Amino acid sequence: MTEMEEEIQMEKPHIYVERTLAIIKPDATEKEEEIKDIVLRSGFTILQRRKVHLTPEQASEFYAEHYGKLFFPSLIAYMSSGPIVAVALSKDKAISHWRQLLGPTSTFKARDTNPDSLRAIYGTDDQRNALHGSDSYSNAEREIRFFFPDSVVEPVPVGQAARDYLKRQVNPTLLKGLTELCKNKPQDPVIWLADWLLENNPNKPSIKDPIIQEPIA
Ligand SMILES: Nc1ncnc2c1ncn2[C@@H]1O[C@H](COP(=O)(O)OP(=O)(O)OP(=O)(O)O)[C@@H](O)[C@H]1O
Repeated sequence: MTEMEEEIQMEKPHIYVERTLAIIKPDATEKEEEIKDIVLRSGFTILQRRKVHLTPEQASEFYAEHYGKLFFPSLIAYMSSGPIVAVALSKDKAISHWRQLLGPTSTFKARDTNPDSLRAIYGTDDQRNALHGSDSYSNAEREIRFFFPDSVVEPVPVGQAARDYLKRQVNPTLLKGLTELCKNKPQDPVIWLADWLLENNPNKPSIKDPIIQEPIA
């Protein structure tokens, strides 16, 4: 085997499929089939689809980050004005690819600068821009759960591994310590807890043959 062949053999497969949430907003739901064709032709897989009519409260919860902005009330009125279609999409780099396909937030700007983008084609104005796309990994996760609460969104492995580790190695002892802390209510709870943990550390090395002190003659 040549050196190069060896290198190719050793390379680990890197398959990472990202998920994102797309929404067909009330002004574009009648174009769902057309939009779906473009989505599939662009290499996305449709994992889940759901048609819902949000109440103003649900729309407010979904767009909570915009609470307080001037356009918030009209955004909520728009998003709860009729049924929407929520779709969980997957693809390599799905989040950025979908946002790219959407184009700028404003339909007018999209028509000027990205005339082939979905918002340029299906949007109506600055606000009624036909489609939504998650803007980050954490928002994608939150938004997919919002519409598909039963779906399992794979957690970041590090996060899960960390949670498993804490559950196994730390939580049982910490819980006991916190219970004792509440019973005792010491003046400096942090120092008290630190001392308690040191004293009750289950991994504390045990002394096999304790030294017996000879009484001083
Ligand atoms: N200046 C504005 N005037 C009116 N509506 C706006 C304005 N800015 C944003 N919106 C509305 O609020 C939505 C959320 O705004 P955001 O800034 O998150 O844009 P976006 O991330 O491109 O859109 P989305 O979150 O819907 O994918 C927009 O899609 C649009 O409908």
